[in-house]
Amino acid sequence: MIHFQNVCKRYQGGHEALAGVTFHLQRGEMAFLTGHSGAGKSTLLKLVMLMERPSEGRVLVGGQYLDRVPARQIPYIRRHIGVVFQNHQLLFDRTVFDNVALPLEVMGTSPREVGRRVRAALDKVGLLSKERLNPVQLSGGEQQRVGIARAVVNKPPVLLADEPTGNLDPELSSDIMHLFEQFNQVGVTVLIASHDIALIRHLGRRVMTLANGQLRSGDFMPRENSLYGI
Ligand SMILES: Nc1ncnc2c1ncn2[C@@H]1O[C@H](COP(=O)(O)OP(=O)(O)OP(=O)(O)O)[C@@H](O)[C@H]1O
Repeated sequence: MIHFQNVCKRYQGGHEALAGVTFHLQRGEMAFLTGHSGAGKSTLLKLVMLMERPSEGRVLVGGQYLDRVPARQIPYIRRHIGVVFQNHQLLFDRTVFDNVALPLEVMGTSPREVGRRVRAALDKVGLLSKERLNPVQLSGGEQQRVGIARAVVNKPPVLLADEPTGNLDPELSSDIMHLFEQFNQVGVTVLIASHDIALIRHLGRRVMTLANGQLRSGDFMPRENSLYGI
């Protein structure tokens, strides 16, 4: 579903954020991306969502080479990729409902369908009763759930998250990861960048580690019954 072929990314000024990165995330897989601050995690995710382009190498998402996507088609490609950010980027002058409805409104979905889909997404994240509130009236964990509902409201086959639990305590972090697992269980391909090694180990999924822009060999599953070894 997500295929990186020898990808390098140099930013203006020459800094090499990614160097020779190759991996394949299968359709329906859930994996974590970890590594030190500045290792290149956000850069890798930005290449998947076409916020950046590789300097070398190729990125393939859902069978499509992204270098073949012209700029005008980027919004259509992005509809297939839900994104969750650490600071959730909610609009604080709109209700929870309106925040989650945004991606559908951009697509011109009918109001009736918007209502149906937004409520289904809020139900999945346990916030159906709070649709009329403003995000400022919610806790940090609830705000992050609104961000997740917005990311999944148009049922994307791929869900990316950049430090989605960065501001949350361990119990809330675990709840949020559990939500991602639930989306994965219904077939969504999930890739999560996170520093939270303890939580990642507990979840027992594939872990890819970046160090200075390079993917360390020995991509591993942390559980004892791992196919990958450690
Ligand atoms: N737009 C940019 N222009 C120049 N350099 C950048 C840009 N974005 C990121 N970098 C640099 O690329 C490197 C990788 O950054 P990136 O944000 O991908 O790392 P990260 O692993 O996500 O870090 P963190 O965990 O701190 O968020 C860093 O050295 C960063 O300073």
